[in-house]
Amino acid sequence: MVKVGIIGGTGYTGSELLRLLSRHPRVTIGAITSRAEAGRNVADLFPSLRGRCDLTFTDPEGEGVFAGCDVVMSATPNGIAMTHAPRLLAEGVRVIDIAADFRIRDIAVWEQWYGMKHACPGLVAEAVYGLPERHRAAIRKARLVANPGCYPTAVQLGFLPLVENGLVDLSSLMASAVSGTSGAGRGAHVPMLFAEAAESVKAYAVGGHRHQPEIAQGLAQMAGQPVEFVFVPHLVPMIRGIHATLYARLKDPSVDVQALYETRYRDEPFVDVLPAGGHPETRTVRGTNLCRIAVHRPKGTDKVVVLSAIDNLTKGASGQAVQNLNLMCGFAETEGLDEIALFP
Ligand SMILES: NC(=O)C1=CN([C@@H]2O[C@H](COP(=O)(O)OP(=O)(O)OC[C@H]3O[C@@H](n4cnc5c(N)ncnc54)[C@H](OP(=O)(O)O)[C@@H]3O)[C@@H](O)[C@H]2O)C=CC1
Ligand SMILES: CC(=O)N[C@@H](CCC(=O)OP(=O)(O)O)C(=O)O
Repeated sequence: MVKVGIIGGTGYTGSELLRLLSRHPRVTIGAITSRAEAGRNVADLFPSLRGRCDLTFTDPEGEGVFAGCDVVMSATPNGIAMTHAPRLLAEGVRVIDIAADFRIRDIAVWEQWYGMKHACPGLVAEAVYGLPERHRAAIRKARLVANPGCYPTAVQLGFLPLVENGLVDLSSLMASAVSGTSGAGRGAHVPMLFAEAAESVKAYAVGGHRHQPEIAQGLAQMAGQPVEFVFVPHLVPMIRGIHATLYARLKDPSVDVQALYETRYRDEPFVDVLPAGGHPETRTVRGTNLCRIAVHRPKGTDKVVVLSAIDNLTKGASGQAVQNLNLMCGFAETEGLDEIALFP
């Protein structure tokens, strides 16, 4: 058994980690933190875990909180994991950060987008970007994993086969994506109130979202050269889910994109390429670690359109973090992640 500590157990990604790890056959949860709820029983706060999780929240700054833990997963706002990671790594504990502290290689770019000074820039180069479909071998050996953002997971998996194989014009990459409100976390924000978000759809951060540099970095690495990438996120009135629509110009419009995607993802346990003409729906991935993808060729154009759907809290955050944990610990990659989405 591997003992896992969680920093930030009362948020949406922390509670999703609890849901997944409470039924993971190879994991025990050694500690779960919350400053606001320290001392309170987990199942009192999350009744869905009654009978499945007998833990009490502890303060993250308490003495020996993570004693005996092999891995600590940080499900905290941006800028917190970087204050814990150096000490944990020095104690021999491996770290998975669900926030963005270690995702962007260029420290100046990170500091510009996240509006703070990086506390341990020296560790960023060591961190492995936790997208298993690209970096599986490195994740297995990593001490520090930077779990990808939610939109970056949906968009990068959608573009990956085209960009890795040099099949698209790298100045033509665009993505428009919609997210449910759980993407904004569990804190109280007026735009996420039911009366504000229900019965309405809006774009936001059109001039620049902090996931743009993360996605551009990943696509450039796949391509081996810089890319021009436009990203427009939208908020839609649902709780979980991201649906991304991606656009690119094909260098050779005769390429069989359906066969390309089926071949690239044939052995990937968490990427499902739908039959030609398919339309992935967020409800078919809800609560699962799956990314469902469909590829389309709009008639009379040289463009390709890719549709990519994930659950932002599962493949977009905590499920992918558990997938990375499985790789780091030498477990089957799918261990504890075999959920089927609820229907209807
Ligand atoms: N929601 C999503 O869909 C996704 C979120 N992410 C990222 O995951 C991270 C967590 O997101 P989410 O769960 O939505 O956030 P929430 O706001 O819902 O939860 C944040 C958690 O962090 C704890 N926390 C806050 N400040 C500190 C601190 N200074 N020290 C220790 N713990 C702290 C909080 O508990 P307390 O204050 O009681 O200590 C709480 O448990 C964020 O960085 C987010 O960007 C990534 C992908 C998807
Ligand atoms: C709907 C919504 O507000 N979504 C969030 C996504 C945040 C997230 O998950 O991203 P990081 O882990 O990179 O912070 C947003 O656009 O800021």
